[in-house]
Amino acid sequence: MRLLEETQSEEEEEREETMVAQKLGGGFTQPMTKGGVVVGYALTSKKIKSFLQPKLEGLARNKGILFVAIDQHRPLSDQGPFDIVLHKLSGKEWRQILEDYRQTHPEVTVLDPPDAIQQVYNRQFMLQEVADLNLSDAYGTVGVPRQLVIKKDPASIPDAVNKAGLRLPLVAKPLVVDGSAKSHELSLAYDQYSLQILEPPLVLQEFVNHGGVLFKVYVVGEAIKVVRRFSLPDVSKRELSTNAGVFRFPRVSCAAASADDADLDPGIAELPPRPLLERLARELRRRLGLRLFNLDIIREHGTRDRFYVIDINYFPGYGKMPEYEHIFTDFLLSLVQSKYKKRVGKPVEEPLR
Ligand SMILES: O=P(O)(O)O[C@@H]1[C@@H](OP(=O)(O)O)[C@H](OP(=O)(O)O)[C@H](O)[C@H](OP(=O)(O)O)[C@H]1OP(=O)(O)O
Ligand SMILES: Nc1ncnc2c1ncn2[C@@H]1O[C@H](COP(=O)(O)OP(=O)(O)O)[C@@H](O)[C@H]1O
Ligand SMILES: [Mg+2]
Ligand SMILES: [Mg+2]
Repeated sequence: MRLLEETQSEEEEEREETMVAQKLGGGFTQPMTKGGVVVGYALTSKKIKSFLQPKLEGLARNKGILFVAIDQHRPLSDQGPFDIVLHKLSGKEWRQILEDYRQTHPEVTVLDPPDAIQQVYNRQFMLQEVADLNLSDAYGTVGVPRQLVIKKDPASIPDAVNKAGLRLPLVAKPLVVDGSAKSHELSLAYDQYSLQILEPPLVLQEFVNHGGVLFKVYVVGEAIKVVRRFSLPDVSKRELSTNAGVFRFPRVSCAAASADDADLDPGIAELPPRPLLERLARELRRRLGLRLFNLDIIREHGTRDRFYVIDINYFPGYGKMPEYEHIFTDFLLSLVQSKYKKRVGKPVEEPLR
């Protein structure tokens, strides 16, 4: 039995939604709670609008997945029961609530574990796993730009930059990523003295010329999807020697317009090799303990295969990822499937948290 084809009538849909068995990709029938897979979500209204689009909810319903809003102010145990909890809300208290819920409800998959997410909310630690990975193979190398953390005294910046031997220009990024607009207010500095006007805590990162194009690699469990976006233009040696000061720059890469159809130099626009990205995503998924994230990756201009990861985002704007509704619903089903396999004693590749 193939459950819930997209073309079936509403009547059939309703009837099947109340069934207690669902056949999943692996070819076995899996008992489920009445009503299918229940996914509780705790998201901001902005996120609900961009992520829970009608096309996602519609396809999910057809596949037996039901999204249910979580009330942050009521005990989680009184809500649901959920098979999966999706969340992206800030606050220490909320983190604790989720952590407690994970302990008391090991049968529920909480995406992702709050502790694991914390690492990518701090730019001092965000790229650490990429650096430790030291990925280099026949397809290319993947590193991170050199960076320096300034916790307090802005007057110490010129000296600290000199001592660390960082090369200008530098990108100044707020240390903590907390979902606020301020945490995305970045600046480009042509000289280290001007950086004294910025407010720590921040990270100073070497700017890497990359031809004005970046790649966003969206990860949803084992699936990855890569898109091109516009980025900051290169800074020439001449510009560097004639310019001074720090310049705020807008969120270029967040623009809805993708660079996919633009007439670009193929050496700049060519997507990074798929096997390299697959390996990078697989390793990061494991090392970070996250299943929902994306990375901003750039190719050093003038090279074919030297890449830098500059940003990692937890539960990014999946609504902008092509075919996200198919990828996401398949992923949700695969979670329930592997949990069932685990229950009946079959080995699973990755332990579920
Ligand atoms: O809102 P969107 O769709 O632009 O998504 C934002 C992401 O855009 P992207 O998918 O990478 O293009 C965005 O990615 P960038 O940091 O801009 O690369 C962040 O993940 C942002 O979350 P937060 O403000 O850091 O908590 C994301 O914001 P939230 O939707 O999580 O609020
Ligand atoms: N080290 C870098 N070299 C070149 N460009 C960078 C670098 N860091 C950031 N950028 C540019 O700035 C943008 C925003 O930086 P990012 O670290 O992704 O912050 P955010 O979390 O706000 O997206 C990037 O998408 C890219 O265009
Ligand atoms: Mg970014
Ligand atoms: Mg980011």
